[in-house]
Amino acid sequence: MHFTKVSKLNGEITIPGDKSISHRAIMLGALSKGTTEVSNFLQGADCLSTIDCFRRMGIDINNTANSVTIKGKGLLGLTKPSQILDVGNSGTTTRIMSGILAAQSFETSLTGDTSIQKRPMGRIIEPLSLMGASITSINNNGCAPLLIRGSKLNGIHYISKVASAQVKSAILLAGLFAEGETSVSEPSVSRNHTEIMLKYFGGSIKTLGTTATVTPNPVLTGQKVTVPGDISSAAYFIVAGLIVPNSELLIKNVGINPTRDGIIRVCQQMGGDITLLNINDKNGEKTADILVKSSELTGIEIGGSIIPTLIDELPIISVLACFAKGKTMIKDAAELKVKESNRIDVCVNNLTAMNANVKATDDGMIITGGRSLHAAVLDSKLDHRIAMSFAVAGLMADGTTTIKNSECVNISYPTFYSDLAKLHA
Ligand SMILES: O=C(O)C1=C[C@@H](OP(=O)(O)O)[C@@H](O)[C@H](O)C1
Ligand SMILES: C=C(OP(=O)(O)O)C(=O)O
Repeated sequence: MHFTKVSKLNGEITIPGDKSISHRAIMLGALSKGTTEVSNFLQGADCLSTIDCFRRMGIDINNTANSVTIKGKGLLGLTKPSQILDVGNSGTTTRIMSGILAAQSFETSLTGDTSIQKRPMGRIIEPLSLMGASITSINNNGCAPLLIRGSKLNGIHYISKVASAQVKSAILLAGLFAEGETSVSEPSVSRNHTEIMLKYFGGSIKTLGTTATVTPNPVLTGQKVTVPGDISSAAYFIVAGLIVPNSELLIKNVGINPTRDGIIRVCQQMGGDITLLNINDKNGEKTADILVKSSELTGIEIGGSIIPTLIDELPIISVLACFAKGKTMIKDAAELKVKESNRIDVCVNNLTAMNANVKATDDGMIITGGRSLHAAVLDSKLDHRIAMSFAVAGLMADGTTTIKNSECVNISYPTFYSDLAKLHA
């Protein structure tokens, strides 16, 4: 794909459904009794991988354009898949589903694409093994493919070294099947969609500070779920609206759960003109329309407990920082190295190729704003967040920016390029 400088962005956009919430709706729908109807489900490749895995375990899932119906079979209703489960590019599917598989009375193997086969799974293998499951990394490297031998689990109190909703959710979902309560404490609070949705489906779960505790053996009942727009997808438009001069964008129906809203807080702290309108609630998840206007920005330090609330937005925040006065320091974000790509290295290399002043650190980046960006030929490294972040950078660079392997936006936002183009038509 090619991108050139634009003079302004204007208009309204409705963001597709949240990826994290869409995954969880399939999983909890499958484990519930009765029918779950999901509207505004994200039709991205990652969520389609989750659907495919649960269909292979005997769950009837009907996916029409904007609504997904899941005929749940209750906590003990899954059946052994006849083949290895393919999670595609989805870390969320791999880790959270492993928590469910760890408790089944059958053995499962799962694998995914080359990126998934490099992502660390020790972080779920360790706690699920402590609960009594047997999980083997088939190539003995701590990554997928995984062989999961389910068994009777015991509840644990686990202190996680990383603030990761995937780790937390894997353990909590395994805890549904365990003997006794299961709790997870994390260094700071990660996204809490599993906790919110589990409660909505009838589960018993409590949160106290950074610890979530689940009671086993609930009767979960199918529900109607309306998925809010994904704030991680909205982030590209929030940033584009702030940095492209003369812009005004209304980004509609976005999930603003406080465990996900770090991008809004950071943009406002940098001086961004952002207004939340029409604040609402969708099955326990807060939503709003976001009005963004071009703004003069100042660099800030971003670190500590805000990091898990904007982890997937750090690539686009690195682009934003190029247009802020002074220095922006991103720290405590070493997790970026183990996403679909090493997002610290890829952002620093791409921004440097565009003439930005940026330096990688062990756990983040330091970006000094003020230099104008030049077009470059960039590779997404098959990472959707990188492709979308540098498409936005391309709107502010002199010349024509080319993004190779740009089709990977399909993972989380299949209509991204056409939605972006509408705003500068
Ligand atoms: O639970 C989830 O839905 C997700 C959690 C985050 O990963 P970690 O749990 O590894 O931080 C995030 O990066 C990912 O895109 C989705
Ligand atoms: C890291 C991401 O997803 P996952 O871990 O599910 O692959 C992402 O969407 O940026």
